[in-house]
Amino acid sequence: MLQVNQLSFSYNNSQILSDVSFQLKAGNSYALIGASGSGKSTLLKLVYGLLDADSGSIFWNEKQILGPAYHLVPGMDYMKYLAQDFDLMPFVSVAENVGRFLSNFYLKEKKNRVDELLELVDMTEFANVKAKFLSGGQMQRTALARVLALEPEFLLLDEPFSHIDPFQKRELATQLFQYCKQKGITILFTSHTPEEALMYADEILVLQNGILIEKDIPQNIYENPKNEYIARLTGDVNIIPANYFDLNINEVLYVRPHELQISNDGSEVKIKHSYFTGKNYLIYAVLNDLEICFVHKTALQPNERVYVSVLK
Ligand SMILES: Nc1ncnc2c1ncn2[C@@H]1O[C@H](COP(=O)(O)OP(=O)(O)OP(=O)(O)O)[C@@H](O)[C@H]1O
Repeated sequence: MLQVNQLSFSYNNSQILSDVSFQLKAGNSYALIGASGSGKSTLLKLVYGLLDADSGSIFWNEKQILGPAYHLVPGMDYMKYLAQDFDLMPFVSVAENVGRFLSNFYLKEKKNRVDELLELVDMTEFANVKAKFLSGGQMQRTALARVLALEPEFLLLDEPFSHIDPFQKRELATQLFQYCKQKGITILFTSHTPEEALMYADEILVLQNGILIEKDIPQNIYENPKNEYIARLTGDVNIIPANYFDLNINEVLYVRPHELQISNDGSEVKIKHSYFTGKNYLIYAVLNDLEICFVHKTALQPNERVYVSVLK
């Protein structure tokens, strides 16, 4: 279990993280989301012991994680960190990069382990290619295999799929998270892609200006976001005063595009544009003074007037 207690950190005199506390259960995956600059990478670096906290403490089970003021070489065997810059050795092969932390004493076991990991990240055919000749996505795959090599208990991954194209990301991410679940490896990963956080995390943690404002399961965060910041971070959303739908409550509704439907007893909207998304159309329309968007199976004509209501 990871236990973070009242952690605060500043660069020079600028406060980056304030009083952050949370627990992560062993064997689960956690997504850390937040706007750019909200402190996600800084939090990962603190948890890995790359920075010294101003105050607070971090424990992995009974072991306290301390910053560079307390040790010369950061990092522990039970924990691995994948930074955004991959940290590969450019002049050695993919296979050697992956096996970098494995002992040369048992060469056969080492080779088997490297082969297994290369297959997991779909890099077998590049085993003998020098890292400097790889594309960004291939480097990221290699770096992912490398942090798994010693089978850590806990993985910290900073935007682990940022260089992988969407077409291949689904397969790689599914393989990686399944593998870690089977092996009981705990993951804390950052992401700017709502689907990644929603699909692969057991729980999502939300940082805003260095403050942890939410930690909950993806379904709750997506369906009942506590505020506009969380609603927008987790996907497209319409923020509509409830009285626009004749609801007699003084609050705003967070309505996802697929939660609005055309119906005769709804509120009148004027169509602006229809965008084909493949599966259906995303329709932009004006409701009173607000631009909203909703999903519909056919295109609608500009200036057409229809009635929409909220599904939930
Ligand atoms: N070495 C540094 N020295 C001074 N300030 C820094 C340093 N590294 C990061 N910062 C600042 O700390 C704040 C948090 O940065 P951090 O990289 O943790 O954010 P992030 O949420 O990971 O952002 P992104 O999503 O863009 O990667 C930012 O304002 C950033 O400019």
